[in-house]
Amino acid sequence: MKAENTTPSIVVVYHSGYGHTQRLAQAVAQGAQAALLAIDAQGTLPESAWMQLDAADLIVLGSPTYMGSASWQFKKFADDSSAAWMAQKWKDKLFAGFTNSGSMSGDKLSTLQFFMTFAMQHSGLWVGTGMMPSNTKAALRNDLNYVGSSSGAMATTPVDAGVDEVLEGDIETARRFGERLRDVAQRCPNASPHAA
Ligand SMILES: Cc1cc2nc3c(=O)[nH]c(=O)nc-3n(C[C@H](O)[C@H](O)[C@H](O)COP(=O)(O)O)c2cc1C
Repeated sequence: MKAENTTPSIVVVYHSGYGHTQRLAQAVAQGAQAALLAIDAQGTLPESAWMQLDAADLIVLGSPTYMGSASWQFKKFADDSSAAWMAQKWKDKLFAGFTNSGSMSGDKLSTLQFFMTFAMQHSGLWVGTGMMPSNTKAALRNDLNYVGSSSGAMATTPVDAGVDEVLEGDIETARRFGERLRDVAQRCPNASPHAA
């Protein structure tokens, strides 16, 4: 059992095919003061990353939305986590997620719902954005949570945008989401008695 007021261990495990989702992963990690664990193009993680996942208090899941769900590389990671599932190693950890796609909807919610099911299979506790949407007539595209998601952070990046053109408002939304996750993890220090 962890003592209260210890620094929470937070990891962001993500895949990004072309670098756009990586920018968001970096923003979440900055806000949460988290370690970044990149799933590679073959859908694999180094052994050290699996150890960091086992030790984490909060696991943030990230993937672009491809064909209405997470990328196959992220799904391979999810399937590979069945060993941790079998032993319920991640039970009662906090979980959260984010995704990015080309269209404003783009079926991003399907990706976040897959992440939530994944977290529930691991007997985790889901944390949403806790952020109001910017949805008035006066709202501008770079306002916070303009995409308007409560389940997890969403970003919309035009398909012809370069990596440097991910929208600042979406990056700031991701960073603030990370800050919220850190705050929640600090207030739930004993959520995961299994963490190292
Ligand atoms: C194979 C593939 C499938 C995609 N499917 C969707 C989709 O279902 N919905 C959508 O809005 N955008 C879709 N896109 C666009 C990507 O989500 C978008 O370009 C995203 O920024 C890519 O992130 P990444 O650079 O991290 O890979 C797809 C792109 C690819 C390459």
